[in-house]
Amino acid sequence: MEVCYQLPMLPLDRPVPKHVLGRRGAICITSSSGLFGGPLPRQLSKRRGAVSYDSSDQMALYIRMIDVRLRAQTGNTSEQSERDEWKDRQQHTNFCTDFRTLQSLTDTVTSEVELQPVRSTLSIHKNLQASYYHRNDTHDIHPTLDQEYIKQAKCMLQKVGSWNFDIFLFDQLSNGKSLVDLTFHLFSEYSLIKLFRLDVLKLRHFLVMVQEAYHSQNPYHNALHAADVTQAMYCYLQEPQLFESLTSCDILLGLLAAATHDLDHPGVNQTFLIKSSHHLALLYQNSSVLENHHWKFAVSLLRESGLLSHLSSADRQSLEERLGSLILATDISRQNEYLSEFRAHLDRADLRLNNSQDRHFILQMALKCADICNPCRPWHLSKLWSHKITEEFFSQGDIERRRNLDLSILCDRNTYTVGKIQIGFISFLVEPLFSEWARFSETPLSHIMISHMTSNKFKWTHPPQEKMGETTQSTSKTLSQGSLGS
Ligand SMILES: Nc1ncnc2c1ncn2[C@@H]1O[C@@H]2COP(=O)(O)O[C@H]2[C@H]1O
Repeated sequence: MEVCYQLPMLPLDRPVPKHVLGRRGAICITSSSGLFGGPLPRQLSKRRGAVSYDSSDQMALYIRMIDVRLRAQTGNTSEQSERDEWKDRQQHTNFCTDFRTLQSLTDTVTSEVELQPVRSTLSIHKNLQASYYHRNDTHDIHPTLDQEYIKQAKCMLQKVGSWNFDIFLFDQLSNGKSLVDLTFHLFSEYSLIKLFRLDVLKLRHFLVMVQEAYHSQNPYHNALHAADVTQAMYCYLQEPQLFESLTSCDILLGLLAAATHDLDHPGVNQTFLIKSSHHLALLYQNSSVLENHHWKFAVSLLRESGLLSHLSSADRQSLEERLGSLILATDISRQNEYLSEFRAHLDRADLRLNNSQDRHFILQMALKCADICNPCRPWHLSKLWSHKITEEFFSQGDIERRRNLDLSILCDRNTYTVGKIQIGFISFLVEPLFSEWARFSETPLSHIMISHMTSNKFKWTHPPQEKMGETTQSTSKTLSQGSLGS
């Protein structure tokens, strides 16, 4: 039974206060025994997240249960260890609230409840239906905590342009809805709602669908990564060269692409999809399989939400195509292609940002940087991402081992370590990209990113006790061949 406490009794003849109505869908009943000692009335006993407040259900007014979907905090054992690290980190944060208190309260809550699987791995295309309309959109931990969390989340958004922005903390404060809250905020910040005459309800519906289409059980490729990429993209859009030349349409596309660029990622890479004869590999003929899927999925959500339905079909089509071209650029196996073109432009100094094609190319490069910028974040954030991606690689390796498939590169937990993977990744993919970006955008932000990247690499290269062996060389060789993620 997941009951934790009761709301104060409310007189039945008065309208339900707004703060209670706002919690529609937050009530979870998973057992047939009730709060009141006896069994719950039948109409309430099986309605997980669906208790309504009309007069026939008045009893619901007296019940408040904790929503178990504290997604940033539930999960598997690795998330458990991350939570320990998280707590550790809280002690060093200079954030203005004593978040440790909130943290310990929510930990108590999660330990009492049963963990709910959200969606199984490789469940591409599933669960896209009506449930989105009835999701719990509120912060359901405690009325007072709700307010504290919301206040702190709002406070954090004032610094959304900071490269030190802690997306993990923001995700906790927004109850696992960082992608929705952050993207909505950025749309407002740029007045995109007004400029494109967007319906705010459709926008919110679209963003909730986007958030939900990410697999929360993936250690790395989940909505939090998308939120992180969106925040990084915002930082790049704010860079003087881009800010002065980008149109509202470029900005709209940049943010949309960042938020949707890994939609419905199954937590395994393209190589796995090909060797396991996944239908998407067949559909996209083994070429940018995941990126094509992310794009098409994004288009389907745009259409389902009707967010752009008021635009002409030509405009809609052009937006969808440009969105595709941005998302496809994130295919890491094509990194060298993009990088060579970027380098050539910089050598010739011929990028003209009043030209729409050049602006689009720069948006592609910005999204590519945002996608793999985690080694350029401050160490405490970067390290968390490194552990997350390694966990995802290794779980893919475990699946391959169980299925007697050849182990994909970097996915063998008996051969690689987090540090070795990071050194190779930074040396062969991140450094080359960010050094070109810094040539294009010689700003304090570029300087900060390169400086974090250098010091993070140094930390991985000089771990307190780890001996660096031959594996490092083989990792480096693999990464230099651009085989990551493909
Ligand atoms: N910190 C990291 N360490 C190693 N690989 C990474 C890291 N961050 C991102 N990647 C890889 O970069 C790839 C970018 O494209 P994908 O999201 O398909 O898959 C991503 C991972 O394979």
